[in-house]
Amino acid sequence: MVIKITNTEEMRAIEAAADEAGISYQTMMERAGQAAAERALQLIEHLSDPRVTVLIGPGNNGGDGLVTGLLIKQANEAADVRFYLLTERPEDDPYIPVIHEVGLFTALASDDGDKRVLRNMVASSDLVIDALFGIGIRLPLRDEAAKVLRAVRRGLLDREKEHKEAETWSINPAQAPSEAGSGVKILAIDGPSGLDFDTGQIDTTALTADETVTFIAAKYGQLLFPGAQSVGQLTVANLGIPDKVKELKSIEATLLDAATVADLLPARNQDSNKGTFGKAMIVAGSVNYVGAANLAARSAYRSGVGLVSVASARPVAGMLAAATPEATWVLLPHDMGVVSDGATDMFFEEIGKYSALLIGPGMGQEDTTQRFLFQVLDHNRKQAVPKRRGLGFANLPPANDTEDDKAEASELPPLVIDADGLNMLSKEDEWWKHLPENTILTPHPGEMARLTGLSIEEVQKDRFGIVSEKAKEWNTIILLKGAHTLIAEPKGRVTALPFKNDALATAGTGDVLAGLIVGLLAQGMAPYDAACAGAYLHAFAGEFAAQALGPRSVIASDVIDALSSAFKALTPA
Ligand SMILES: NC(=O)C1=CN([C@@H]2O[C@H](COP(=O)(O)OP(=O)(O)OC[C@H]3O[C@@H](n4cnc5c(N)ncnc54)[C@H](OP(=O)(O)O)[C@@H]3O)[C@@H](O)[C@H]2O)[C@@H](O)CC1
Ligand SMILES: Nc1ncnc2c1ncn2[C@@H]1O[C@H](COP(=O)(O)OP(=O)(O)O)[C@@H](O)[C@H]1O
Ligand SMILES: [K+]
Repeated sequence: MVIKITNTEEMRAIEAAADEAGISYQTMMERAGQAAAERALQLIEHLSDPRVTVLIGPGNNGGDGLVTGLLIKQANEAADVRFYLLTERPEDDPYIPVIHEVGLFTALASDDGDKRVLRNMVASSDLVIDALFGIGIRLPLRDEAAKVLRAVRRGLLDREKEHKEAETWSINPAQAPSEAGSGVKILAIDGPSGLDFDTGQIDTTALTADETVTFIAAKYGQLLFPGAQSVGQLTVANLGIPDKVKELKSIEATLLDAATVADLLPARNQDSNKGTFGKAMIVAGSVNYVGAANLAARSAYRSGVGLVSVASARPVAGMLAAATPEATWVLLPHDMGVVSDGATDMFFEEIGKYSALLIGPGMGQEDTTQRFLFQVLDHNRKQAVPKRRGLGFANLPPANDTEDDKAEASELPPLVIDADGLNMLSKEDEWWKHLPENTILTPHPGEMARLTGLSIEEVQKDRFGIVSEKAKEWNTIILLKGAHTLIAEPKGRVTALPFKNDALATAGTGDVLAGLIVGLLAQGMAPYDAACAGAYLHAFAGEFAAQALGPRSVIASDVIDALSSAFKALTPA
């Protein structure tokens, strides 16, 4: 299943087309309620008599909530399901009579002036389902809606306080008996009410959901901050909308999923040797930033590439060689530990043997390094250079290579530019004119700000718009890092990652990402696919590392160590 990302206008058009194709609005609502109920039942399955409060709004989001509540009760007779209505439902609502028939408790906000009933309902709940507003909202929230959400927050605080008072002290908080099963969960239908589904802006009274179940497609606002912070874990239920609905099919923005990444990864041939899986060259490191090259090289190796070489100033290689025994080295001429003029010639003697190239991590931004970068980018690719051997620690004969003098054909292999490489680009006017086709740039928001001349806030506010526009303007692949990393290419495709994980917000994880991408590129993946798969596996590894170590303590090396778990989970033996 390919998961699309839409704005609300596109979603309305898809709904109408699905209705036209024979899936009525009511059918969609019932399937939406079914999907939300499935998640809700999982959230309460450990409780013997769970109490569930469903907040119901006036529109279809409220309708989804009514179906959800009814289905929870149907599936779990022991559940105490009660509804809190912001306003009277429309006269023709088909679900209200059923709720009365089944005898479930309902309260109406206008009968609950001080919202004490609501506060008590929430304070005694194990699960609160937020079905007040979905994509039909127009901010700001009106008074009564804001009052209801504030009362819910007070109810949640009451619950927390009661729990704290009941607490038992223990030297290990995880062992305190009252900790187990204490928290009330919040499940948002389509998103926390108060979220702007197009921009990610969110009303200050909105609840912070543990989980959101959304329908047919993800919405931009669920992936943009600050709103994304309150969305929690996102599930997308496609509601059986057929692929032929062209309003859905034509959407170019997608949310990447594990199955898609697994399909992208190159197959592994058993009858192989290290030459089979490509060779990655990493130009990285300088005396002040030694570790970057190491992280990138180790990460590249974990991607399954046959060989990784690091080209770096000689003293850097000297410091790192023992830490990455698998890497081979190309020792570039240097001045005080920074590559010097002359490095370019040596680079071109070597590069013909490699199937992918990464330039940038930890290189510094000295003038000579900048010259080196642009000479590499501007190299006359037809120019032959005389062959010379004996560089580096390993005088590497290309494994199983029948044409071992590829140095003659010194065309650049597929290229990734990261970190200082990007910073050096941004110092030059119209730098994008120097890039070979299909180059992958991997800026974080700060580097993107430098490349675009915008502020970081401007970049973050319109991540999708800016990354798509610049990929076209610069005719290159851009991977914009951060929570919900985006990858865009000139032809209009844009892919978002589902991950937001503060465990990755630690120095060096960017080098790990760049190494992983160049490793995949070297194995022959198409550049856009390598960027997407690399970003996914990197963030997925971050999830494994966070699970094992807790997000606070994860460091970049842990992400490298967790890469094998990520690969194994995607492609089980
Ligand atoms: N997309 C899909 O495929 C599917 C969509 N489905 C579901 O439909 C949902 C969209 O439903 P929807 O269009 O009825 O809008 P909804 O979010 O319920 O809100 C509208 C109500 O809110 C009110 N209201 C608005 N702003 C307000 C404010 N600031 N403060 C206070 N009130 C405000 C507004 O009042 P009005 O402005 O009309 O006076 C109106 O009454 C969608 O999110 C999903 O859950 C599924 O059933 C199936 C598949
Ligand atoms: N909160 C977050 N959620 C998901 N991914 C994150 C988050 N913070 C950082 N990352 C990821 O971690 C990496 C950080 O890279 P970068 O900022 O270049 O760090 P460094 O230069 O120190 O290596 C990127 O892949 C980025 O997408
Ligand atoms: K909602």
